[in-house]
Amino acid sequence: MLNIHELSKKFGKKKALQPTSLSLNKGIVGLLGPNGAGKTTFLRILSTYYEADTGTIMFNELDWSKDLEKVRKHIGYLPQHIGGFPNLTAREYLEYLGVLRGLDTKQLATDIPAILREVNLEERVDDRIKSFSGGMRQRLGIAQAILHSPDVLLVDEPTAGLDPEERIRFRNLIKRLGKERLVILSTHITEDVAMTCDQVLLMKNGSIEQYASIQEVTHLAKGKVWALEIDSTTYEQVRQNTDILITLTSRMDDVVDLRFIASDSIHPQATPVNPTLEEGYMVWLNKK
Ligand SMILES: Nc1ncnc2c1ncn2[C@@H]1O[C@H](COP(=O)(O)OP(=O)(O)OP(=O)(O)O)[C@@H](O)[C@H]1O
Repeated sequence: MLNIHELSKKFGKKKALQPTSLSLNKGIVGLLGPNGAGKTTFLRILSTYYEADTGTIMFNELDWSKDLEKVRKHIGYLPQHIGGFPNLTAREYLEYLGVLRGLDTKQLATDIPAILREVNLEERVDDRIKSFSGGMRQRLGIAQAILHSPDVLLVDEPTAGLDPEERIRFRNLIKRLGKERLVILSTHITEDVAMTCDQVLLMKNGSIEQYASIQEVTHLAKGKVWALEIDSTTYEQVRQNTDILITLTSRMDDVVDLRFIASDSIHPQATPVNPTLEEGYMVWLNKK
């Protein structure tokens, strides 16, 4: 169990992480927030890359302020942008990082092919990284993050820039990895969370709120989401209404289907519909 108590960090006057306390168990936790919310800062503190200004982090008996070297053995981290080494092969890259982390070289020789199999790169083991697609690089990034079998895996914005097929493949990989450990998946894409996560941390302006399930976030928009079919002239009028937030439109000839968030129906033909995670998140983001 990961226990975080009153953790905070500032950059100058900017409070990148407001005092945060939470407990997380095994499973996949989505860390969902807009750009600049503080997600990377939070993950970097957990990864030991940054030191927090205040607060404590404990994983079972391990204490971030006392046992840094031991903590690092239990943490795997895939940063938002992983560095170069385009001329190394997948195997050489993992060998190199494994040696740097003090792993046993004989053990690495058996573990590396198994890990590359786990991330579906077994056929590319001796190919140079420069020949890899974006999705393959991200999967190799996961391979390096799990090289030392960590109990906690931190993954920062992994699906940005991936094509739809790679995105699905990546999500499936994360789902598998989350069966045995705690995975914290930072993203601003609600679909990543909807498809993979058990729990959700919503983050904005450095503050984190913990939700025990996707349904809890979805519930935030209950009774506030409406569907409406109108002609395009009426749509142009509805679009000007600043009391509503349009979440989806589709247009066929002169007919516009839309979904919107509003505290009441605003149009006699609007019907209430069940919200999505995205709509729950939108309601939360727009909360004063
Ligand atoms: N090293 C730093 N020095 C100064 N300010 C920083 C530093 N790192 C982050 N910040 C600021 O802290 C805030 C949170 O940034 P952070 O990168 O953690 O957010 P994020 O949610 O990960 O955003 P993104 O999705 O754009 O990466 C931002 O206002 C950012 O400008």
